[in-house]
Amino acid sequence: MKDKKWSIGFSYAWEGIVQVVKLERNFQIHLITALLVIIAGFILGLSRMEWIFIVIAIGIVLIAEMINSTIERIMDYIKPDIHPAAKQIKDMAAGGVLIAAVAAFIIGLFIFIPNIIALF
Ligand SMILES: Nc1ncnc2c1ncn2[C@@H]1O[C@H](COP(=O)(O)OP(=O)(O)OP(=O)(O)O)[C@@H](O)[C@H]1O
Repeated sequence: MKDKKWSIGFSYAWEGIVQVVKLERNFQIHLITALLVIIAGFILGLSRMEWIFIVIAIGIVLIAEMINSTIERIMDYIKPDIHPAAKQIKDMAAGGVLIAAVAAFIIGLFIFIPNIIALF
């Protein structure tokens, strides 16, 4: 019974991921970027520690984008009209994604630049 509840909860969570992939263009861009980074990581043969940082960086960006999309939807649902508070809330959520993306980019530079230099 507990297992069934767990699998139902998992299927709802999976449905949430499918929805965000289908509907949110920014999430699609982050996902494609993540796939390109993973492919580059395999080509360059990253170390175990480097993979750990890449997985954390990708996870943080995707989670931030998911939370941002959720907040946008909540705001559009409870406050569909133009309002300064709605703008502030959405801008703050978008700012969270920007921070995550910049941090992930910097991690990427630290990992990929030495690996690319090592090729020559
Ligand atoms: N109801 C609103 N009132 C005032 N400003 C809004 C409102 N809805 C959106 N905005 C402004 O438009 C911006 C984009 O909001 P929108 O809901 O269109 O998200 P989006 O196009 O998916 O962009 P992103 O995911 O990059 O934040 C918000 O960051 C905010 O500045």
